[in-house]
Amino acid sequence: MKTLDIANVPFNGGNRDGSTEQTAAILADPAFSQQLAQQYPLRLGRVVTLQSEHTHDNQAAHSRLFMRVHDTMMQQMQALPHQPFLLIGGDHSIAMGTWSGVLDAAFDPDRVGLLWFDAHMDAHTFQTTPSGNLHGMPVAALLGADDPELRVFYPGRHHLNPDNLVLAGVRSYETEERELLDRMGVAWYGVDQMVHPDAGLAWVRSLWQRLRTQCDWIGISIDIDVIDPADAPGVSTPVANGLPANTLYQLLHWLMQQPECIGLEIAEYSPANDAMSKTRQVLLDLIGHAFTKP
Ligand SMILES: NC(=[NH2+])NCCC[C@H](N)C(=O)O
Repeated sequence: MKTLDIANVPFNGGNRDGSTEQTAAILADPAFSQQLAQQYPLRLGRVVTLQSEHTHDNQAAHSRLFMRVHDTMMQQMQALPHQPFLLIGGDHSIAMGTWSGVLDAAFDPDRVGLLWFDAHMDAHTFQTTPSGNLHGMPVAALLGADDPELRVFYPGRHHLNPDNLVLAGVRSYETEERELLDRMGVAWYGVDQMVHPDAGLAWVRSLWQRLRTQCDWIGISIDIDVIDPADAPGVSTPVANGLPANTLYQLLHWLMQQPECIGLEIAEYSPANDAMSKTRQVLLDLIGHAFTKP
């Protein structure tokens, strides 16, 4: 039985409609860790909760929280670079803190990679966002998009090398986001490539093969809305025709065993939108598949 420590950032300030802040209560519920231990050879260890004093529209407080996430991740990577971490959101804007912390801890930030599972591109700036929601912007922030307003939220010194970023499961985006990614040369895939009957693990294997030649560290970020809403309804911005949950479990299990894989971020679980605790079980199964060996 393995013990797993978790960092939890129950932040909902990047999205006015979500309920991601409720994740803290779920992780603190003894029933959650009991179920995990019953279903997997895994028990919850320490849960470190990083919280903002404001949940809505407080720029200074949001920036301070992202800085704390950044510092926590930087320390984690410096202290335990060989032990894959688990960070649970929160809406996806927290990724600005998570991955900037990893970048700033790296010997060569230019050789840090990120595999981003998401229904959306999350590549807006304040000039292009249709909603004003920060959870639609972390990819642009990580890439260092030219937007002074967004830069205020970004706690890192380094940015992601666009060649080392891959988006997967994308099926909802605005033109400006696509233009930004295409201009920077970021690779992105829809669901079809990933679930093609011949693909299986072949798709992810060849992707990893390419990334590992140019990266020393590769992280995984999962927005739960990459999964089909039939399997995981508990998200704030569901999009039809997503990845079957089982496919993601299989991919994740393989990915987390790769020596370059440094950790996993899971974002956008919104308990208030869940149905029959389906998405709570998905969260549990994602953790189980990621951190246990067959
Ligand atoms: N992390 C997410 N769920 N992002 C959804 C973003 C939706 C939309 N593109 C927006 O910017 O408002």
